Amino acid sequence: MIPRRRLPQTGTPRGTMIPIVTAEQMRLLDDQTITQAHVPSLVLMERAGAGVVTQLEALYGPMAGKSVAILCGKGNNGGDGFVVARLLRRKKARVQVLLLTPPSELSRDAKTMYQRFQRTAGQAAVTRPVDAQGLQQRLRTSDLVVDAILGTGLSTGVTGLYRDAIEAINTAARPTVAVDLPSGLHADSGAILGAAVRADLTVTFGLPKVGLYCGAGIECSGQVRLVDIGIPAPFVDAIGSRLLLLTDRAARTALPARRPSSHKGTYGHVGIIAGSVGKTGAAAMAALAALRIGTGLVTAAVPSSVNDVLEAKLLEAMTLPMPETKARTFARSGLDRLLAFAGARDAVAIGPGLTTHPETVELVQEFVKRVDKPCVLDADALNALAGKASLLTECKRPPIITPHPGEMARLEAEATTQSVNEDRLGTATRFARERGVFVILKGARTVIARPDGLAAICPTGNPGMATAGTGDALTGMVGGLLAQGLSPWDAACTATYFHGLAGDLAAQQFGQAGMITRDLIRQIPHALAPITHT
Ligand SMILES: NC(=O)C1=CN([C@@H]2O[C@H](COP(=O)(O)OP(=O)(O)OC[C@H]3O[C@@H](n4cnc5c(N)ncnc54)[C@H](O)[C@@H]3O)[C@@H](O)[C@H]2O)[C@@H](O)CC1
Ligand SMILES: [K+]
Repeated sequence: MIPRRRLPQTGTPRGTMIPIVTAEQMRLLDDQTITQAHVPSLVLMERAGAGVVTQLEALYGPMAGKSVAILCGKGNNGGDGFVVARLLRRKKARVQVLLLTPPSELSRDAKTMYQRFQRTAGQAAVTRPVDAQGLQQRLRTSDLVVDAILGTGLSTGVTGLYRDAIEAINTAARPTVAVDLPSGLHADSGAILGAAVRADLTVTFGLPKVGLYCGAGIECSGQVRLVDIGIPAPFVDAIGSRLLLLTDRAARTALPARRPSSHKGTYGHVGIIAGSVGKTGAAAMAALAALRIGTGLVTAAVPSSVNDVLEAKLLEAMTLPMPETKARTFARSGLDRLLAFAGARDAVAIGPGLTTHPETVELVQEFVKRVDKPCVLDADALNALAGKASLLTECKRPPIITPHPGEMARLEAEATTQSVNEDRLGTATRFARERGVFVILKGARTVIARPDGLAAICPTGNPGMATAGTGDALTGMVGGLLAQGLSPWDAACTATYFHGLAGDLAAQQFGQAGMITRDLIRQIPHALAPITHT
């Protein structure tokens, strides 16, 4: 369980999210803990190493009899590695330390931990590999590889034996656990400096580092687990990080309570504006997902000739036929009726399956300016604003937009999908600030940004969700939570978290390739159930 951190109250679930920090911020926190809270640095290192062992056992089971190769560099990251080595040996693992530097060059604390390990394990438990071949031989026969080569101290491109070691780890492709950070990954940018370890698990200390969630960090970090090494909360508060990690606790805290005396009206009525001929599924999935996140009433407004199809697809949700074009998409003439429809609902979700028919585009552009309800804009509603992001600043209330990188790029004339993906955090945060909207930038490690520049990263979700319709489900969930009275920030964060968790449960059940959006929607209730998911 990730420890709760005290943060300044902001009237949002921010109090239960975890600040994500840079290497510099983490160093400051470590220093303050050592010098002001009087926790010796060796105690911090011991806690870090013990945390790695706990996480190893949680993921890979008992360590007794397992052959574990631990690669140690010269800094404190290597020091953590020696602690892991000592503690694993105590658990009867067969431990081999591969020391990549002469012992005389170890940092002060790393040297102390090295000596402690050697005293108990003996000289033979430490090998000084000299070339890539020797390294590879060792790694091939290991059950587990622990990467304690470089952590937050990485400053330049990795070369020589360090690089050989990183490449050998990746070639061996054994279950690999990174200590604090995958070696070679820059803690702040997520850039690979020369070469970087591709880990299955990263056990990070104190607070999560930015680089684990952006750039190559998304591919290199694997599962990320956080170990509490006892950094006092007031020091964390003072850092004032503008980037947070969503947590299970924050998401659950934001969900509306179900009161005994409540009725369906208590849980809001969301209007979903979606669908066209050939795309009725988008409307149906958004409606179903809105119901599954607890919304009391859901009505889907759809082009009139597809209304019967939606009636057949949906049982619990209502439908409302709207004027349509010859192409069976929403017609411009339906604007007043759509505005009245929105006015009678608690929140509106618009976009899935609308098409980019010129009349429908015109309708959306007008609707977005005039609607005066909490609103989420997705898919073709965003495509209707392609290159016209300035229209968003004319909205009566700051909307939530849920672009994937392609849609994000289309909103801003000079952006491309590639440029968005290269700087997901920066893109989402800048756009939210400049246009005064809430952004859910979808993709691996979804980013949620708000108009004041605060951003959060979602830890749930998996590549199985790269399948048709998952975006429609997210839109329905966001709309449903808005209708239940959540603020845009809470609705965006909470929907994204449970959408990812439901996707993770669906992947557990059906596998990443085989899962489809309906499986995800069916898992929403299980994701919401108050049990601990790992
Ligand atoms: N007291 C603390 O500050 C704590 C630190 N901890 C660990 O300490 C790590 C940070 O330790 P350090 O600051 O010693 O840094 P690292 O252990 O990450 O490595 C730094 C050393 O590697 C060298 N180096 C940098 N880039 C290199 C490159 N490309 N090739 C070869 N050598 C390179 C540096 O000159 C330095 O000597 C954290 O990531 C964490 O694992 C933990 O033990 C928890 C407590
Ligand atoms: K490492």
